[in-house]
Amino acid sequence: MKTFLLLGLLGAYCSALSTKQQRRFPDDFLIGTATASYQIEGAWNEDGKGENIWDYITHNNPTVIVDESNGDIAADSYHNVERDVEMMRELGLDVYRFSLSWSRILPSGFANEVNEAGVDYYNRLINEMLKYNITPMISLYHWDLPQKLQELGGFANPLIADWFEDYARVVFSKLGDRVKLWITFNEPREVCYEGYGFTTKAPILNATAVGTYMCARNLLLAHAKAYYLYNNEFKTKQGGQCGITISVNSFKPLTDSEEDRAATELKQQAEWGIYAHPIFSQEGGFPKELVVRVAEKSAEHGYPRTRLPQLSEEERVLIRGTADFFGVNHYTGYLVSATRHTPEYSTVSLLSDINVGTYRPVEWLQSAASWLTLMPNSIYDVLTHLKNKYNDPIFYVTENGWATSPEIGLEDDDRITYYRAALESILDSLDAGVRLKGYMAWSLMDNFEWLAGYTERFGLYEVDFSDPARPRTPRKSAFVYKEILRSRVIDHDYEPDTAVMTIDEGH
Ligand SMILES: C[C@H]1O[C@@H](Oc2ccc([N+](=O)[O-])cc2)[C@H](O)[C@@H](O)[C@H]1O
Repeated sequence: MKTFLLLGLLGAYCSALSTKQQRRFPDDFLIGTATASYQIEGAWNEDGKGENIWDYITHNNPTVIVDESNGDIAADSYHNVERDVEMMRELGLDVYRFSLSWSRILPSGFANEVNEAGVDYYNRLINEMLKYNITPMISLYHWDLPQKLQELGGFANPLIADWFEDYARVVFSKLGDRVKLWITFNEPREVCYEGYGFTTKAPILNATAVGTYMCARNLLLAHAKAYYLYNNEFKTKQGGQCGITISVNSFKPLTDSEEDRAATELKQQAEWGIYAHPIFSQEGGFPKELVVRVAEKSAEHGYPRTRLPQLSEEERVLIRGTADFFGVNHYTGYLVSATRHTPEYSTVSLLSDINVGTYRPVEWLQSAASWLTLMPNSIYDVLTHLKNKYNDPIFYVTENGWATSPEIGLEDDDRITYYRAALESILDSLDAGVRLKGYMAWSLMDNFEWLAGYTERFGLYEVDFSDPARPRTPRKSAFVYKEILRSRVIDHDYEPDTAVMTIDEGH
């Protein structure tokens, strides 16, 4: 009797497993890859392009980059339009997300002078993609602010909202006839906290106590202006959609205690709620607990007013609801504790304001980037959490990926493990009713990984940065990703023949 029961259970388990293996991505679900201008384009001063904040930092302060490298040439995508699109065709991509270099289009940042050669590069890329039915998704801003605008304060200057609107108008007018998926900003947290409150992204202001919050307010207003511009002047004619991409890590309480749960909520508010809540919640505005906490901490440190600038009633209403979709960049997650944290912070910052600890169990697979581990089913956690919190918006996962060291070369088995797990989690999210329309792997090819330079590789294609031609070679993960795109299922037993990469019929 016992044996029968066991066999029955085993049978049910196997059939559940095989059903799971056969789950398909819907035909209209867009699967693709993502890149960003400064990380791949190179041609930093060619054809009229202006200087941006990464050009400035890497040229004037090279030691902040681990290998003292820069994006002057990067993957040289500016000179490789056809090869880049050929790789998209080899993989069979539905969608390719890339960003525009603001200073390639408007060299000074201001819209009085348009650099047509820069616009032409993007025209050539878009037209080549469309020839092969690859949908472009464009981020207007992925961290490379024109240096001239930085010299005027960048995102600390409230006028950034007007400058960004002017830039967006040029872009929508020039490219909007063919591009239907727009993202205003990539990852406000990394722009504002890392760039204005810390030292890990340009412009490295380290204006810890107040910079992050000033930037957050101005960036949200810039986003809202660009959204209304598209809605009011372009949407009817061009028929596209405009959203924003926020980096959302999964945060789970370390224990079931009330304190750890409260710490987790506060950590979420500080990391991504500060950007998501004003746009996606019904009430709008900054998250309430965070507002209270920053006010308390400001008073504690002798500031006569809170360091989180208030949104006026008019601004709260203006920003609320300004996204047709929620772009989620998701890579990893943490366990959060209220008590087990670094006891003293040397400066006042967003981190000391919230004062919580984060942990990762050693069992989680570690990548070549210290911040990136594989937290099981974290995409599902994040998407279902956001769905419930923000009234079921439409989502795209606009980035998700894995770092290997350069020495790994083409045999990137951990990347395959990561992508298979992530894509199972995506299918779980679709099964749970998340209105998720697409998924983009970071990245199509190796590129300049900000302060890590070329020491961390994220590409499905390896780029040889020692060769002036920057040849691209598919990694094993590229073959696996191609098979998932072709079959629309995840076969965990699939072993690719990596001898030759071909372009399949239809691409
Ligand atoms: C590797 C890519 O990283 C993206 O940025 C972040 C930022 C923060 C996290 N995080 O887990 O906290 C993950 C990824 C970035 O958008 C892209 O350009 C790449 O560098």
